[in-house]
Amino acid sequence: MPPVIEVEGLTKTYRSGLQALKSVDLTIGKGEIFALLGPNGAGKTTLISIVCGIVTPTSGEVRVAGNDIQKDYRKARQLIGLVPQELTTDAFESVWSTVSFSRGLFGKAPNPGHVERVLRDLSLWDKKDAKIMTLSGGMKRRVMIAKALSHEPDILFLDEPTAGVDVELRRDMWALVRRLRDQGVTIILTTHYIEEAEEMADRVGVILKGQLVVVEAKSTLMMRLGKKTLTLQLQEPLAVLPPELSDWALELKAEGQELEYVFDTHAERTGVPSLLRRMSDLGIGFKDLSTRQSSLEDIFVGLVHDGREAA
Ligand SMILES: Nc1ncnc2c1ncn2[C@@H]1O[C@H](COP(=O)(O)OP(=O)(O)OP(=O)(O)O)[C@@H](O)[C@H]1O
Repeated sequence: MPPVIEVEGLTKTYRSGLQALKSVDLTIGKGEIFALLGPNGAGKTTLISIVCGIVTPTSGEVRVAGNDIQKDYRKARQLIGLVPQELTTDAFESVWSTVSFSRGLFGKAPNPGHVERVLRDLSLWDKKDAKIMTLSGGMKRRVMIAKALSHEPDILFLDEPTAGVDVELRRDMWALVRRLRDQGVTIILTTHYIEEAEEMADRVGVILKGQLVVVEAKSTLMMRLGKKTLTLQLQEPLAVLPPELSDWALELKAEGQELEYVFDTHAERTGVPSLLRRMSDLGIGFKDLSTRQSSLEDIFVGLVHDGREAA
C-alpha cells in the first residue's frame, strides 16, 4: 500500500503554551480506513486540522500524496475532503447549490452527475432543493459529508462523524465509508466510540495527551493487548475467595456464584489448567464456563488508565 499521508516529528504548541501534539510520526496507506481514538482533548482534531492545512504546525513535516502541506498547500488540500465536527453550512442555501458551490471552491469544473450521485448515496436527493435551515441535525450532517465529497477527494477526514447521530445514520455512514473505501478513497476518522473503530477500521491509532501511543492493525492490537476473561459458574456460591487461590487474579461476581479470571492469551502459561486443578483439589465445582475475548474498548480503557498512571 503506497503511503498517502506521511507525518514526521509533528508538534503543535498553541499560543497558550499548551502542547497539543508531541512529535507524532504516522504513515497512512492508500485505501486504508484509519481510526484515531482518544479521549477528549487528546489532540485528534489538532492532528487532522494540521493535515488539512487549517492549523499551522509548530514543527515537523506532513506530506499528502508527496505534497508538503505548507509548500504545496493547494495541491495537498485538493486531495482532501474534510467533515468537521461542527456543522458549518449556509442556512439559506439549498442542498444542491451548497454542495455544487463547495466543488467550485476546489477549482473543479461543474459535474451535476457527480453531485447527484453523492446526494443519492447520502439519501439527500429528495432534499436537494430544500434550504439547509429546514433540515434536521442528521440531514445537516449528511450535507457536510456531501460537501466534503463534492470535489472527489482521494482522502476523506471524518472528525467524530457519528457524535450525536442516531443509530440509522450511523449505520448509513458506516456503509458509505465502506463504499468509498471500495472506490479507493483513504479514510481517516476520529472517534471516541470504540465500537466505531472496531466496526470500521483497518488500523487504529490511539492518541493520549498529544502522543500517539499505539498504532496497530486492529486485529493485531486486539491480539497483542487482548486478554480473555474466563467465567466459571459455581455449583455452590462462595462467600469469600479461598486463600489457596490467591495465586490467580480472580474476582467473585454475581453474589459469589461466579468466579472470573482474566488472563493473557499470549502468556506462556495462561494459568487456566492449574486453576481448574486447584479448584478441583479444593472441591469447588462449577456448572458451566465461558470465555470472552476483550474488546477494543477494554484495551482502550486499559491504555487510558496506564497513560494516566504514567503521567
Ligand atoms: N486554538 C486553540 N488554542 C489553544 N488550545 C487549543 C486550541 N485548540 C485546541 N486546544 C487544546 O489542545 C488540546 C487538544 O485539543 P483537540 O481538539 O486536538 O483534542 P481532541 O482529541 O480532538 O478532543 P475532542 O475529542 O474533545 O474533540 C486540548 O487541550 C485543547 O484544549
